[in-house]
Amino acid sequence: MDGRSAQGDDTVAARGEFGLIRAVTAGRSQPSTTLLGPGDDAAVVAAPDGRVVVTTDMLVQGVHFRLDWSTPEHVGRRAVAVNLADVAAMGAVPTSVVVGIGCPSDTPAALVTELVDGMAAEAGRARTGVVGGDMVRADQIVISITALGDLGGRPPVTRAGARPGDIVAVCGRLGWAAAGLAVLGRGFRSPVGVVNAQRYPEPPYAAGPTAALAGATAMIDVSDGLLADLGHIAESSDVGIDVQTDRLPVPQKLTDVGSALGADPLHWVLTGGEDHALAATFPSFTDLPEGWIRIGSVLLPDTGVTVDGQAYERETGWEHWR
Ligand SMILES: Nc1ncnc2c1ncn2[C@@H]1O[C@H](COP(=O)(O)OP(=O)(O)OP(=O)(O)O)[C@@H](O)[C@H]1O
Ligand SMILES: Cc1ncc(C[n+]2csc(CCOP(=O)(O)O)c2C)c(N)n1
Ligand SMILES: [Mg+2]
Ligand SMILES: [Mg+2]
Ligand SMILES: [Mg+2]
Repeated sequence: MDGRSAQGDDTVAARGEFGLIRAVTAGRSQPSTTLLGPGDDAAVVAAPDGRVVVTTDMLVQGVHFRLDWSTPEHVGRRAVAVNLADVAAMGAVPTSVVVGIGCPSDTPAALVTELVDGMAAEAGRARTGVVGGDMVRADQIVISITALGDLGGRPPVTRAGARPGDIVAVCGRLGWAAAGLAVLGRGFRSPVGVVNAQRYPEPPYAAGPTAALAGATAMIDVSDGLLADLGHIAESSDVGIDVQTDRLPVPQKLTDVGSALGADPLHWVLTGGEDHALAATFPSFTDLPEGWIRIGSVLLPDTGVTVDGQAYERETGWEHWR
């Protein structure tokens, strides 16, 4: 196993599938919307306003995480966080999480229980919990999570509602995980601020519903990179978007790491994914909610996404298979 040797014979194979399920489900609390939790063919959860937001995202060992960079708890935490960020980006609050886990036979059972501890802890941070899942054998660790959410009676905030004249704003960190990836990729383990940001994001979950209440016209979580993800809003809404770099804070920490590694910190802020900040558009008269900062403007269609009025010449974000 990458970064981890089996402690004695306590592998997932020794526990067996059902022993492992007992181990990861025993004594876990359930979200208040759970009518029937783990243990049957499916969970039953309440859908308070009659509509359900549902989203799914996977993490694959070697592609999204390495166990010599992150602990199993970090990985579990991150796997849930990336999903809850998508729920928040619709303007919803999460109501439940379902977790699929694949791993090799010689995986220490403790690795799986720590992974699920991280998942449950992150779900708990967002006042929800794990209501079910699945565990299978795989050649490497694969995680597939589904999260459900509740809109609280509001319409969903889609990617398609931005209008020319709106303002563009973000809430949450940008560029930190990308800086951490550069640090880890060069074999370093500090500074811990950016390294931990790569290990697990801290998305501003509550800012999603707050933005919806404030009248956000479109919203997305920044998973692949600010410019790439604003590009999804621009395309879905048929608008242009300009980002003004004089409004985009480049934290001193990123400047320091950039200097040490010979990298441009603004590039991390503009194109780094995995921090799962929320980016949204609002009518121009909006008093932005606390924590949101204006970073640009929505323009007429056909300009795409520009930075200070110019096309961005480098990659705008992460793409699998590129
Ligand atoms: N295999 C698929 N079948 C149907 N829809 C899909 C499939 N893969 C992705 N999608 C849909 O495409 C849209 C964009 O997916 P994407 O994964 O890029 O969004 P995201 O989760 O916000 O981004 P990220 O994966 O970077 O976090 C989503 O609505 C998603 O449900
Ligand atoms: C070991 C390792 N190598 C590379 C990366 C970088 N990385 C992987 S996925 C992704 C974007 C979001 O993916 P998705 O679209 O699947 O949500 C990024 C920036 C990493 N985190 N770990
Ligand atoms: Mg996705
Ligand atoms: Mg998303
Ligand atoms: Mg996502």
